[in-house]
Amino acid sequence: MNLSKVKKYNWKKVLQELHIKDTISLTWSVSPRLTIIVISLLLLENIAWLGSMYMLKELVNIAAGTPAEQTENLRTAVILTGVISIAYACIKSISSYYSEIQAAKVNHCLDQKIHSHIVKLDYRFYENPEYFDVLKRAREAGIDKPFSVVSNLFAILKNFIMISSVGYILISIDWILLPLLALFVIPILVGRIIFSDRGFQLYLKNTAMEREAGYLSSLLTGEQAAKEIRAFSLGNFMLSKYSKLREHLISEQLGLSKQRALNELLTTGVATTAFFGVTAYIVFGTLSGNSSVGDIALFLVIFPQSFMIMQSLVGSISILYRDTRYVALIFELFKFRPKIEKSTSGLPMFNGDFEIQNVFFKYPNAEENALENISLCIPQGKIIAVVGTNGAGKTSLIKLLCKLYEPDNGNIFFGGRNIKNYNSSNFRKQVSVVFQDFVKYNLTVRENIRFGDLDLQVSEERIKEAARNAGAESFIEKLPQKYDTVLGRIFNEGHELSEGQWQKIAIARAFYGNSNLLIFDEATSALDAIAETELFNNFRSRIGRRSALVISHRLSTIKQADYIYVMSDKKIVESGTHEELICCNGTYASLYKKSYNEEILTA
Ligand SMILES: Nc1ncnc2c1ncn2[C@@H]1O[C@H](COP(=O)(O)OP(=O)(O)OP(=O)(O)O)[C@@H](O)[C@H]1O
Repeated sequence: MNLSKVKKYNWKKVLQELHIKDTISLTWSVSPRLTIIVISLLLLENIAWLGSMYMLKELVNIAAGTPAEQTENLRTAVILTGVISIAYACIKSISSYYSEIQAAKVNHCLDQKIHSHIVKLDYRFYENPEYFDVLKRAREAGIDKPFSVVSNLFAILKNFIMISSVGYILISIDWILLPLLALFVIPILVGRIIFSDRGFQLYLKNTAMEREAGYLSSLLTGEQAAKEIRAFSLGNFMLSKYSKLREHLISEQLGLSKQRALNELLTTGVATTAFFGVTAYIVFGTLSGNSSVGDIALFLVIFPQSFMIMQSLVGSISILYRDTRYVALIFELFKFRPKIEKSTSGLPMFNGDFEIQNVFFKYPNAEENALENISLCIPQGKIIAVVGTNGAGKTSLIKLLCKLYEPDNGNIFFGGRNIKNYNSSNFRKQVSVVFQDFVKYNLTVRENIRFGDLDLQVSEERIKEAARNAGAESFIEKLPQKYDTVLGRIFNEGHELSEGQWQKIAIARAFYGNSNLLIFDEATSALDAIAETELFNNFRSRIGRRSALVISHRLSTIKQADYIYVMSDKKIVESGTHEELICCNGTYASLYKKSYNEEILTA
């Protein structure tokens, strides 16, 4: 086996895994000009620092000289030392200012990349707990680690230049000094890298637990669960669960911190003792020799400074090592790729039937099918209803119709063409859906409705028409800023709506677009009986040329559908018009009777 080849390969692999090259090219791509400025300033800073060191030596030599020499040169030397020192301080400040700008830009760029990557990912990733772990780590690392990697790269560069610059002075005093200094700090570096590694492994191990604690914290502090937590007095239970997790996480963290502190104490203690030993040895040796006072002063300044630079170099290298590992977690997220679309062709705006043929579907991490052998047709312009018991598979069917998932077997056609062959985002414009758990955007009414299709030219009339069709116009007109009213309670000027009003806004959103199919998944569950009847009474004229798929447990709204499919236990068990299904006296008839009796009782 060729050993040099193995070594070469490993080195490359380590560099690849640390993503240093990626981070450097990212830094460069954000602003090449800024990168050049930052590097130039670092070089200038070093030159000024070296100049000030040299002038210090000259000053001490002049001060130790004869009075005649002193008067001649002292003034010039003091002025020069002052100018160089001021220049050094100024350059240092400017340099750190530009480094900060660059780091902020790199962070912003990476943050944008993370967010734009996430929104492109397929919905199926949200089935995967590993994805949530990677996402959490990437988002946490994205906050400051790229900044840290970049600034540490510069710090290493700076310290390296500094140590190379003063190295020759040390070597001129005694060649052994430089390797000795390196020897002192190597255990510190090794210790820090070992503990960086342990910290990183602990972080990876505890991500899922941190997420769980984060989830409990959001339940305890967030708005969504606030009502129930109080109504069921769940606060103490949740708090104790949360505290146990946090205590466990903190105790592991503190255990590691203790070991790390002991290690630091030992390695820096040994290094500092050795450093002082060498300093004493050299000073006594030099004093007995012929060195100038300037040389001794220079040694006394340079040697401790070199030790500090070495320590700082070691610190930067270990932080760089640690942070590149965290940055690698961001690149880990980028490995989750959206599914490559077979066809990227746009979708012509034409009318067509939706047809589902023998579809089977199982969720990515599920053991059982959610849908089995489903065949169903939604002809253009017709209202189709799907009814069934809880867990029958109705919402899963909708997810397939929205192309959020693909069937494992069977096909879905729109306008005679398999929807697999349509570009997903273009295809989704053909479908407007009101989910059971629709989103309440804490934004203006106008934005809430426009989200139905942001590509459409903004038209006040269109927004109002959608609101009218959803039965939302009358209450919107009474809001303080009408369509410009911010909804929800999150923001100061926000105006909270009732559940039914929110649902009407979600329905308006679905009406707003130019889609061919409207899907209502329990979309009217919060509407009062009058509002629901009003919506469905002239539903056909409201949907216009479009088709509609309505899922509802209130069968009185379903009976107006042109055709009804009944689902039970993942399958379609009956289909027909309301009258046909009632005549069959099967599942639908019994569901209808129960629903009818309940509606009479609750009316
Ligand atoms: N994300 C998921 N991962 C795994 N299984 C799921 C997921 N969502 C739903 N299921 C399962 O798929 C089956 C069908 O669920 P679905 O939500 O489609 O039912 P539904 O008919 O809409 O029920 P409901 O009337 O209660 O809304 C259920 O057994 C459910 O447990």
